[in-house]
Amino acid sequence: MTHTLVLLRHGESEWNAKNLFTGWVDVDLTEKGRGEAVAGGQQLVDAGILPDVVHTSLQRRAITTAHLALDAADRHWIPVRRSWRLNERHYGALQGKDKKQTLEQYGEEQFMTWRRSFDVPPPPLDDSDDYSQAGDPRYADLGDELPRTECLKDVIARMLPHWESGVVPDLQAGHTVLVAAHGNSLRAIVKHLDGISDDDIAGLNIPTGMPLVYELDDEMRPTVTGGRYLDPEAAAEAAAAVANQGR
Ligand SMILES: O=C(O)[C@H](O)COP(=O)(O)O
Repeated sequence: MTHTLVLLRHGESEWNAKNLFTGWVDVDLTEKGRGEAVAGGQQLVDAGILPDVVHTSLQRRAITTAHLALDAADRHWIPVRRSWRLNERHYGALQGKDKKQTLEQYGEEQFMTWRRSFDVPPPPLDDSDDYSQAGDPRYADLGDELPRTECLKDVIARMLPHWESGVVPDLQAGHTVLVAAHGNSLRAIVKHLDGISDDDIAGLNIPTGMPLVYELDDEMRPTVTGGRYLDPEAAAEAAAAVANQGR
């Protein structure tokens, strides 16, 4: 028996459109992003993949994307499980900064180290910064776990407890699971599933609003490495655009 997992990055956000590092800042979708979410839901219908349960982050762009996609698929009624562990990577002091200006100011190597290295986080964000989440009530229970910056290694470490105790039990119960999340929290899941090396994960980019479907065996191993995008050509083009952000 295989288990179906659908990974969906939120549609284009207001800060994707402005090319700003976003991380935990809770920006909304653009109209284009809303359209991508609906189209993603339609792709699921066309492929006959109907989620039974949805997992999202605590961030508006993922929550709204999940709602719009599921509404388009007439699945707006399925159970929802939310966790901060699916949030975007906390981008530290880069939150709110322009990606192009950051590249110009710090150079290619530093920019790519901050953006795609496995274990080097950007400098931490001060709690007094306008883009800090230190006083945000939705994270009030996190205490010392509230990040001030994260690298992908950190994201994997905080994502895995939700994967193990939230997503895997739903898959094992026979549910088709939709995870609506973010570029880097989904890169963390894909790295975990596909066993991608710490170096090679730098080259993996996830496009907005495109369902990525994995069939998993009983050990939660993918039957096809990398899963499959329902629209592979559009996904490859959009992933290349993500890779080139800042240029
Ligand atoms: O938080 C962000 O800025 C984006 O959602 C992901 O950005 P990245 O592709 O630069 O890591």
